[in-house]
Amino acid sequence: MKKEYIIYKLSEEMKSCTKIDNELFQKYDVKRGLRNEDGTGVLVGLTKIGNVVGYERIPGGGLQPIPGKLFYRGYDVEDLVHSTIKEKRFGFEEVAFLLLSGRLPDKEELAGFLELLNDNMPLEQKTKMNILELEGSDIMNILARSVLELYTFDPKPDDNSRDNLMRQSIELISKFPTIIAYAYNMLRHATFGRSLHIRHPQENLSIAENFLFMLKKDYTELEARTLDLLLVLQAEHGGGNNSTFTVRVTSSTGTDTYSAIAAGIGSLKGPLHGGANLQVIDMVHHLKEKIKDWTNVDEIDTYFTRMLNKEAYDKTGLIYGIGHAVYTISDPRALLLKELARDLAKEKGRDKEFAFLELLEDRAITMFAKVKNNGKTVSSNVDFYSGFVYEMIGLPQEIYTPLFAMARIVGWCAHRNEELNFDGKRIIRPAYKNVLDVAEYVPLKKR
Ligand SMILES: CC(=O)SCCNC(=O)CCNC(=O)[C@H](O)C(C)(C)COP(=O)(O)OP(=O)(O)OC[C@H]1O[C@@H](n2cnc3c(N)ncnc32)[C@H](O)[C@@H]1OP(=O)(O)O
Ligand SMILES: O=C([O-])CC(=O)C(=O)O
Repeated sequence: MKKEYIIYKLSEEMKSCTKIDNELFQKYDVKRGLRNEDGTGVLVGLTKIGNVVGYERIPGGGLQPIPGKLFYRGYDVEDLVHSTIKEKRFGFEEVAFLLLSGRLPDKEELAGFLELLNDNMPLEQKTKMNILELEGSDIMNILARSVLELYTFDPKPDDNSRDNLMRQSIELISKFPTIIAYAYNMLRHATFGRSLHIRHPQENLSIAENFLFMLKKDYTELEARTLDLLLVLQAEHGGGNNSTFTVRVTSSTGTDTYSAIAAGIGSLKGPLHGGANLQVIDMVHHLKEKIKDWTNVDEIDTYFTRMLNKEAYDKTGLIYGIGHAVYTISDPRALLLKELARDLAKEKGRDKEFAFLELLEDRAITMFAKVKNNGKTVSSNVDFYSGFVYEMIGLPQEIYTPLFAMARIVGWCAHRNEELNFDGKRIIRPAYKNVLDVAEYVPLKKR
């Protein structure tokens, strides 16, 4: 049999063997997507790291949508962001210290921590050379492969003692920017025929500055501060987001740090999670072409209706950058990013595009309510404005999702460390109900 035919035949069988009647989920009270009947997440753990708030429970039953709130170790992220802006300093390193240790550093501790991060930014010569040799154009994939390779050069890769976990966390937070910058520069060289620059990280620079230096050498103060804020906003999102939960699930087996983090990277890459920042950019480029008049509400509404009905764009029925598993009225990160996007757009003369995006956001929410009519309150999420902000500070699309990973590595490490260190820890092992009858085995010669 021809290879293609075998694949075709097996794929035809897959159609029937993956089919599971929807009624069975209700019959066996299955929490699809680990969600309760009302859409809230099934409670599977306790954490002291992050708190994502999007609704209140009404006494006697039901949910009350409320404006979203996000807390890192008990501190409101809005306060962290606004104080960083007010004090005109970089905030990501402080947030990393906070998330890893549970408390805010004093001046001296922060300076020492910055130095430690800086010291760990360079890569082993071998890792560096391997990044240059890795084929492929997807930097999330290259990042995952490079993380797995770090295992090889770690003298104690499988040691899950507390000190070793903290050492590995700091090394990963430091090395992600270097890996991503080098991987992009190699991609630029191999795919776009540009000169290859591998710059060593510099001392006394923040992670955002060092990343921009390694990526493109010259950068403005505004670009570095904007990137820093994005890193702060994406550093952590509780234990239930898919990539962090993936890290916690894999960590609960006692596996090594690199395996758990590579799994998290794989999860974040998905278009419904961190990969949505790329989908939004692609969708907006599509809409810029399809919508003749960027101010015409009827034209936008008609197009969104077609998208929600799976008739237009990628025909998935989704509007990317909208909706969230927890947030209802608003995602606080999206609100902060929108402020940032508005200011940047003014400065860069891109107000018309910002106005279009703002109108798309408004109409997407309105049309979602009209077309889906499912009583669900949705808002824009962190991915709606992040791509536009990256674009305005001159960052290439290939690194949008890797930049999310560069921030979220902090949350992943904090959660892995918590998962491996709380007293009541247990391997995560839920159940699947089998819904297929027993079959009698037929020997090969009788089939
Ligand atoms: C960093 C992040 O991960 S933020 C999220 C980034 N992802 C995106 O922006 C992708 C678009 N959004 C989505 O796909 C979803 O809103 C998710 C994955 C974020 C959350 O999914 P869920 O929690 O399952 O959403 P929810 O329970 O609100 O879904 C209810 C219904 O609304 C639909 N829905 C939710 N969001 C959207 C959307 N953006 N466009 C169209 N339909 C949507 C769901 O498909 C579901 O419909 P169904 O009952 O007909 O299947
Ligand atoms: O919480 C979620 O499901 C997704 C999300 O916004 C994140 O991980 O930042």
